[in-house]
Amino acid sequence: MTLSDKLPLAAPHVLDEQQIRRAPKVLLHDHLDGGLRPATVIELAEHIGYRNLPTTDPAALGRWFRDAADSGSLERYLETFAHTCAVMQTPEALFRIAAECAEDLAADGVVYAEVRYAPEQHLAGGLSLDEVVDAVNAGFREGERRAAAAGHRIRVGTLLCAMRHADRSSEIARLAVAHRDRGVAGFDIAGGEIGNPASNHAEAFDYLRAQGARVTVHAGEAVGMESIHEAVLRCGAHRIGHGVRITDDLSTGPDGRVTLGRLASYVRDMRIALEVCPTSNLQTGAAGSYPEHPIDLLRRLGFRVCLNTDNRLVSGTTMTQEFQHLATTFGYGAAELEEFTVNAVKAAFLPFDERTALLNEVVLPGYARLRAEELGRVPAGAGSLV
Ligand SMILES: O=c1[nH]cnc2c1ncn2[C@H]1C[C@H](O)[C@@H](CO)O1
Ligand SMILES: [Zn+2]
Repeated sequence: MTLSDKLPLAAPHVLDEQQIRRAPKVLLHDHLDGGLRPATVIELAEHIGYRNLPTTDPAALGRWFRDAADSGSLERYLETFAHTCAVMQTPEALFRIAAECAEDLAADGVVYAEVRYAPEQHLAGGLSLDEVVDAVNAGFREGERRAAAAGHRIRVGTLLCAMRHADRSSEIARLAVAHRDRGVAGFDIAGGEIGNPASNHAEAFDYLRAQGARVTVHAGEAVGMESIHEAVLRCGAHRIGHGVRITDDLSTGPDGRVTLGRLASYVRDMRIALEVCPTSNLQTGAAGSYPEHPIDLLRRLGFRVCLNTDNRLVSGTTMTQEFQHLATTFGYGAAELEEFTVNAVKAAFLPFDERTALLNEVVLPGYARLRAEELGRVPAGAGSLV
């Protein structure tokens, strides 16, 4: 027994913002075109003569995105992306935005991220789909280098999105497979869920399955169980973007016991990760408030839940802030932040040996230290958590 084991344990204290920021976090659901720096949007708009921005003051623009997206409707939320996509049409702009994304995530303590975007939305300046992917990947490599020079370790992979309302999913699926060992970790389908079933893109999903590609699907955000059912059982999704409407398949008995229906059981049994994005869900109406958000229920029921930002600019958030909201609402501490992070590592579209190394070399040591800090055994900030 060591001396410290004999000391009475201090009551755990609430983690402060710095401690949460320093903890190694893993982010699987973040849109490149939803996370630009407001000042970058303004500079790039100026450069190309795009005159439709609602304001050219960076702080006001950041507020504008968050407020405009705070509509209770996914469709209205998605309208705000017209401004970001407008300034993402050249290799230079894509490179810069990806590099800044990696720097910003690293400064927020993210050690591994999968950042997604829809290549088909970046062709208006004459780029090919391959050129879009190459520019974004080069930007991420540069961002990783800059982050390392600033003392932050981060690795970023990408997910290529097809859009539900469009008809290029088979092309995007082929693009994702063609680039899979060169910076692309997998495929996603995004966009308005109502009236645009993922099964319209069956050919793309069949191809991805035949190629053994990794797939996530935005589902269970604006539409309920049928959308999740289709994503998992028709499209072969390994993860679900949002997925919070899986609660439609839960029932609570008079004694308070929660019973899982067949779909919810399948999702939990097969360890299909739910990429939960609480603030975005409040904006699009997928959840009413932080206390009413199902993330805590799903976590306690044993679903593989991870915590995400969705769109840092549009939702006015960061990984640190997402966790702070949950800490305030549900009393979460280091144990829950670690749980979400371990779940994210397990669900990451990385080879098994790389997931194991990320877990053992970065994540677990970081949280061992954070838990010690929480118990008051180690002064906050002593040594680096990342
Ligand atoms: O939460 C979302 N649900 C569905 N689609 C979304 C969400 N957030 C962003 N998108 C869309 C808008 C972007 O232009 C696109 C690709 O990143 O993905
Ligand atoms: Zn999303």
